[in-house]
Amino acid sequence: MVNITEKIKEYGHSPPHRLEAENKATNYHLGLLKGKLARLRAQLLEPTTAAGAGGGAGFDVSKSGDARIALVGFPSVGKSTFLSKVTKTKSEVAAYSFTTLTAIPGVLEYGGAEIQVLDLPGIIEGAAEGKGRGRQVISAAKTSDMVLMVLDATKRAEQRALLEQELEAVGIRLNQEPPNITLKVKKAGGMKITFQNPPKNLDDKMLYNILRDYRILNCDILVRDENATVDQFIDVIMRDHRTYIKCLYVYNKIDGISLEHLNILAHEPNTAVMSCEMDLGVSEVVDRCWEELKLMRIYTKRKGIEPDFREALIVRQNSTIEDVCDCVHRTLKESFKYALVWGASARHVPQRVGLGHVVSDEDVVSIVGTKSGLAAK
Ligand SMILES: Nc1nc2c(ncn2[C@@H]2O[C@H](COP(=O)(O)OP(=O)(O)OP(=O)(O)O)[C@@H](O)[C@H]2O)c(=O)[nH]1
Ligand SMILES: [K+]
Ligand SMILES: [Mg+2]
Repeated sequence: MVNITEKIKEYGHSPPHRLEAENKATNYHLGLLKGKLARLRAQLLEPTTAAGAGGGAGFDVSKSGDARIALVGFPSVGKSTFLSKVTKTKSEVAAYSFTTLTAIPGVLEYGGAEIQVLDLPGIIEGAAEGKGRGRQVISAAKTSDMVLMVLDATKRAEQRALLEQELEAVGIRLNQEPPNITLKVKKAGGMKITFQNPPKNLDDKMLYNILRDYRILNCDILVRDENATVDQFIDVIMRDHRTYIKCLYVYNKIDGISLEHLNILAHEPNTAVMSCEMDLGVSEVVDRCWEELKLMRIYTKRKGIEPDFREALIVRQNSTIEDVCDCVHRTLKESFKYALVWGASARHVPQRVGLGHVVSDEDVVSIVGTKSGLAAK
């Protein structure tokens, strides 16, 4: 499997001396091939057809808190050491591989939020195809809001790309936005392909043939992004099997490397460095997690009373007053009249807003309802 993938990647980078027409033909065939490959791979990963590889089910840990972070990495990179450091949970640490055999949840308290951190067994090459507990680990990663990819600073550089490949292979897209392409499948009417701007990497014929291969014959497609690639197009077709997750890469064990090497690692994109053993950089990693999760603290206030800044409601980025209401109580918005907002999202203070108003971190919100005396708790 990996070999085919590598071959395909090779084909993708045509040598510069190729004629443009020849290049175009290669890319065209490559597009079709990629489409087929993605389809076959998804079939292979179906739990029902997987050959006894532990199915696709994750570990049985229920989600709790305001967000979930999954610790993913090769064995013995220090995942359990990290969990034991940043939460009150003690997960077994040892020098041998596969010390951790199941998912161990811990709670990280930060900025008034409770973040569930999931320590997971180490994965190995071939995890995507079911080696070790790979499938279960990857399923757990898919359910999280963020992956903390723990890497060993003393080990070879390929580890990062190898892990990425394992996650890519099962449809996880790290630090990517869903493609700006709309696909609407219909019952009849044929295929209508619209490019909002002249595409640089796609053409009608290519999309038509890929869709035909998926037996999608009636659909509307709108490609908004001129730079959209065939891989992104396939991701849109396979959207039920794709998960877009944030990832922070963390190199642990920096106590064992030179300053030159440390400098190189620290400058990789979306990367932090630490030594759990020497307690170096650990709190910075936690800060970075908080930033990446983009959670917001909202303080509620009753009429005539100062807000309690020790008790925050935790909501996700781009949350509205409606989300804040839901966070207080499920039925609060039924009696909602308006809200008063103090803080960064308010144009003037306090601003009177409706349910659709988007809040900012550390806003103070007072909810006014139809029933007399109703205000946010
Ligand atoms: N030198 C050094 N060793 C560390 C550091 N952090 C962890 N270790 C050691 O690395 C070994 C593996 O740590 P674990 O926390 O068990 O690693 P893991 O990733 O949970 O391993 P598995 O559960 O087996 O996948 C232990 O011997 C730790 O003491 C560090 O910052 N520096
Ligand atoms: K270990
Ligand atoms: Mg462990």
